[in-house]
Amino acid sequence: MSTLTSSPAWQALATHRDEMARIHMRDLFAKDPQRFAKMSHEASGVFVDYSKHRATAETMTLLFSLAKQAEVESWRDKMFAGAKLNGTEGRAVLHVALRNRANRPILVDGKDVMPEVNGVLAKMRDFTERLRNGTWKGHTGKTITDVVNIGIGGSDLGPVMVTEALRPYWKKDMRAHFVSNVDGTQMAETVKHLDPERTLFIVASKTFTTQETLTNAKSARAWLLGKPGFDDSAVAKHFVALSTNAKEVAAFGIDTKNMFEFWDWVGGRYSLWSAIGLSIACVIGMDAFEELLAGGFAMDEHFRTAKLAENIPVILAMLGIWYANFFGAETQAILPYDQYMHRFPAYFQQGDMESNGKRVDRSGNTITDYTTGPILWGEPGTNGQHAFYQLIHQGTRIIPCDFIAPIETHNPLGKHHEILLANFFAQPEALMRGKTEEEARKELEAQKLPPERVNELAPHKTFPGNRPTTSIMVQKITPKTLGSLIAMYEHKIFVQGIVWNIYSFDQWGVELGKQLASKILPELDTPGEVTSHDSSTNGLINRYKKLRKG
Ligand SMILES: O=P(O)(O)OC[C@H]1O[C@H](O)[C@H](O)[C@@H](O)[C@@H]1O
Repeated sequence: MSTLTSSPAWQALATHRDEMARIHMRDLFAKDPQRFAKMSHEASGVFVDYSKHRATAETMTLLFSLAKQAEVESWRDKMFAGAKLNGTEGRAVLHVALRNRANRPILVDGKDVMPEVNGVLAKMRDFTERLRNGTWKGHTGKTITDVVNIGIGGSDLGPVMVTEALRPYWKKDMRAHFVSNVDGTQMAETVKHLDPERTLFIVASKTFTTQETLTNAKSARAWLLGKPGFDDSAVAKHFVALSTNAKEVAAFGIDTKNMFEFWDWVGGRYSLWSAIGLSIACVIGMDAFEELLAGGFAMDEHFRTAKLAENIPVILAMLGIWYANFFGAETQAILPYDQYMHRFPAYFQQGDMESNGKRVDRSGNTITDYTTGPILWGEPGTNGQHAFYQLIHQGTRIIPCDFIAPIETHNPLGKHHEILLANFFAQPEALMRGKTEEEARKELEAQKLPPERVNELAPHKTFPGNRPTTSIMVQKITPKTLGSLIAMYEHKIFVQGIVWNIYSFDQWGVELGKQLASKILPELDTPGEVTSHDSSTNGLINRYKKLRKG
């Protein structure tokens, strides 16, 4: 048994779980009319209702004891103080410094990082203002109307998600595009409709060594220079870089004065707040970008100062642990009831799964008796209802779901928003209440069906209910509320990683595939059959070599 699972707090939860497994949420609601009031909190514009969970006050107390036992508060304080919590890479974890709007000094190796953070923000402001007011011109003197962010993983998903979520804030005549996949289709389809004279490429890569990004950046440069009258001198007007690696940026041929810096203490999947957010700032402007930072900062302040029992990221984290580790839940769904938020679940797939998809603890032991990071997934709400909600309602698995909705829409259109919100309210209610066999039977009888048909159909029309959901509401999806929502989930991931005793800020699991791909690439060009792999890999490569054209 691991130290974690044999610990008093864990054991207490395991015992309590048996009791809770017999309790239905319907009864918890029936017993306590104050349940909603007691089990909901608001922080920095984010309202969270966690009353539709298989949890009582005792459950929460036990979960908070586990958080205390894991010393979540002191780890949190260490993160904010710039300690090197990323043990395997020997780095601090300081995305909070990027949105530290109070400018409190944060020291890494004895040096305050805030002057540099503010310096890059000022440089981003200067650049985006010139781009947006037309002072920054392309090689032929035309203004820029389209920015193409070339990056992958953390250098893509955050900017994609935020620019999509904040589309109502885009400047007219300024558009953002994203190319991440090394599949040439994405680049080809993106540039097809663009005018090189009015296009700016933003090459975003923390390391500036990522194969996909460099391949795409080279193709973008070739596309640009393919325009008559364009030569190497055009690159300076049409390419900028976002990176921690000035040497590689220069080696690529981008002048480092066109480079926006960030630092090794910013994890890729936590980097949208840094220079990696430049494409966001290009379309929404630097004021709105700073509002996003302010939203993140407000949630940071809540997370940093609220006591555990009122701390929203902590509550969400501990409820996640409750289901993952005590009820065998394998996945967690995020279901935004807002079309602009359609990439939010995809963004947190990297955020959560790359952070907490670990099987070795901080002491190097293989974890064998508890699960870590959940499989995270989701789609915008009502689309999901007509696709996969069946399994959430009646499948054999337990899938905790986060429902997210704005009170106000950016696009008031007839009754659309009310219909959307009626669904947002109904689904968690249905998942909580369910429908008993008796209720199903009554409905069938009311339809005057013959008794054998009623007997046959009733089990299929029964909903067990008791399925956990969190309902999250904001006034409107604005830069500020979006910033708060993102930071809320970031801190949830942090808390879970601490309790699971894993390193949440490295990602060694992505390396092996990369290594093997770089070994295979030259083999594709060598004549003759490949024999150096297992029979399956050899067979697939050889089939490709035999059947490819040209
Ligand atoms: O920003 P880059 O250095 O190009 O890295 C891009 C991405 O690739 C890596 O493989 C990691 O899995 C990600 O965490 C990272 O965000």
